Amino acid sequence: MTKQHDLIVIGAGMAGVSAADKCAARGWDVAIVDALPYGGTCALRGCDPKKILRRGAEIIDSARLMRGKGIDVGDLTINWADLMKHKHGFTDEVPQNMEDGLTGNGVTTLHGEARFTDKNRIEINGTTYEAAHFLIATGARPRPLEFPGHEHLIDSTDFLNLPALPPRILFVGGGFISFEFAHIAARAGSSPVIIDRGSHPLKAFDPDLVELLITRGTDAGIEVRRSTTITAVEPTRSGYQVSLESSGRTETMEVDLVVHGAGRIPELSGLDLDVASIAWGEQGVRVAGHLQSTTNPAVYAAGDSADTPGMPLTPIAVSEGKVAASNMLKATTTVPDYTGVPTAVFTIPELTRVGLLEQDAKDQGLDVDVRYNDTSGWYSNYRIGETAAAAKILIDRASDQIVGAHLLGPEYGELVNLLGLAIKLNLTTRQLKSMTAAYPTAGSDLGSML
Ligand SMILES: Cc1cc2nc3c(=O)[nH]c(=O)nc-3n(C[C@H](O)[C@H](O)[C@H](O)COP(=O)(O)OP(=O)(O)OC[C@H]3O[C@@H](n4cnc5c(N)ncnc54)[C@H](O)[C@@H]3O)c2cc1C
Ligand SMILES: NC(=O)c1ccc[n+]([C@@H]2O[C@H](COP(=O)([O-])OP(=O)(O)OC[C@H]3O[C@@H](n4cnc5c(N)ncnc54)[C@H](O)[C@@H]3O)[C@@H](O)[C@H]2O)c1
Repeated sequence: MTKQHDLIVIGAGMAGVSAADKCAARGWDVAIVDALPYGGTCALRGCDPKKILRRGAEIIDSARLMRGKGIDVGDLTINWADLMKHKHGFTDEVPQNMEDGLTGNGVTTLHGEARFTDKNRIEINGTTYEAAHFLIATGARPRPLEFPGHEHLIDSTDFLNLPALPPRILFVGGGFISFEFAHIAARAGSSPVIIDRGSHPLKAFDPDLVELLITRGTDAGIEVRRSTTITAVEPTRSGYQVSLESSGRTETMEVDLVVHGAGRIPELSGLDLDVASIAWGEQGVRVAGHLQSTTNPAVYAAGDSADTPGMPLTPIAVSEGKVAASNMLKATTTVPDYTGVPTAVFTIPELTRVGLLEQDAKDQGLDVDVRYNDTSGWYSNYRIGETAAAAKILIDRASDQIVGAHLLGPEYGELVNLLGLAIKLNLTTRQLKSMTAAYPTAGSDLGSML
C-alpha cells in the first residue's frame, strides 16, 4: 500500500529543507528525499566549503598586502591538506545534523532518486509514494559542454575535494565559480588561467569594478582571456593540452587540470516530469509567480531548479522554499520579493552587487546620480594595504532612493547587506546618512560613498 503524505519535497538543499520544516511545523505530514547526503549544494559543495578554503587564501593575501608595513611574510604558505581537513570539520557534520533536525521536526527522511510515475505519485528505489503536494527543489548541475575532450574536465564539487592543487589550472568560463576558485588557487601557489568566451567576464557585475578586480587578480598571478573559445581538451602524459581560438587565431596551452566554470543548469534529469504533466524548460520547472507549476497544480518548485526571476543563489532558494511552503499551506498566491537581494563573488577582495546595473538603470529611463568613489586610498583600505577598492552607487534623483549599488573591496560583502536593506525598505540616502555607524568600520564609510 502506498502512503499518502501532505507534501513530498524532492531535494534536501536550502530550498527543500526550508519548505519541509515550515510545513511540518504547521502539522503537515511531510516527507523529503535526496539522492545524495542531506545538505545540498551550498553547505556541502558550494558556498560554505568554498568560503572555508578562501579563508586560507585571505590570510596569505592579507599578509602580502602588509609586506613592508610591519609584516615579514617569509615562507607563509597554504597547507592545502590541512585546509581541506578544516573544511571537512564543517561539511562532514552537515548531513547527519540536517537529517536529525528534520526528523526532530517530524519530517520523514528518505534516500534515493525520485521520479514521477503519475501526477500525484513518485517512485524511490522501487517504492511508490503519494502526496497531495510536491515541491521540486532539485538544484542545478554543471552545463553540459560540447567541445571534444569535455569529459576530462573536473567540476566545482571535484575542485572543492582536491587532495592537492597542481601548478597550472585552467578554468573554463569567466563567472562566479572560475573567479572564486582562481583567487583561492593563486594564493595557494598555482597559476590559474580563466578562459571566457564572452568579452565581459562576470557579466552580472558592474563592468568598471570587474576591470579593477581583473587587474588586482593579474597582480596575484591570475590570467584572464576573453572572447576565447575552447575547441578541444586532450590528455597528455603530464596533464592536458587545451586548444583555444580567439579572433581567428588558434593556440594550445599545456595545463595540469581543467575545471568547469561555464555555468549551471537546473537538475531535472531523471525526474520524468512529462509523465506528471509538469511543464519545464532550460531555465527550470515552469511556475507561476507564486511558484506553483503552470500545468500540474499539485506541484510547486523552488530554488535553482525553478524557472523564476530569482538568481540561482542560496538566499533566493531559502526565500522561495518558504514562500512555496506558505502558499501550499494556505492556498495563497504570494509572490517572493526579489528586491534588495545582494550577491557577492568571493574573490579577494570581494565584488558585490545589489539592485540595478548602471546600464539597466539607463535602459529603464531612470534619471540616476552615479556616485563613484575609488576607495582604495580611504583609511579603511590604507590600514590593510588594499590597492583595489571602489564603490558605485546609483541614486534615483526623483526619490533620493538607491536603485543599485556595486562595491569592490574588503568587507564590502557585509556592507552590501546594508544597501540591500535600504533598497528593500525604500530608504532615502538622507535617511541612510543619518545612521551612526561604529567607527572605524566598513559601515562608517557608507556615508562618504553616498
Ligand atoms: C561552487 C559553488 C559555490 C556557490 N557559492 C555560493 C555563494 O557563495 N552564495 C550563494 O548565495 N550561492 C552560492 N552558490 C549557489 C547555491 O549553492 C545554490 O543557489 C543553492 O545551493 C541552491 O539550493 P537548492 O536548494 O535550490 O538546490 P541544492 O542545494 O542543489 O539541492 C538540491 C538537492 O536535490 C537533490 N536531487 C536532485 N535531483 C534529485 C532527485 N531526482 N531525487 C532526489 N534528490 C535529488 C540533490 O542531490 C541536491 O542535494 C554556489 C554554487 C556552487 C556550485
Ligand atoms: N558567490 C556566489 O554567490 C556563487 C558562487 C558560485 C556559483 N554561484 C551560482 O552558480 C551559478 C553557476 O556559476 P558558474 O560560475 O558556473 O556560471 P556563471 O553563469 O556565473 O558563468 C559562466 C561563464 O562561463 C562562460 N562560458 C559558458 N560556456 C563557455 C565555454 N564553452 N567556454 C568559455 N566560457 C564559457 C559564460 O560566458 C559565463 O561568463 C552562478 O550563476 C551563481 O548563481 C554563486
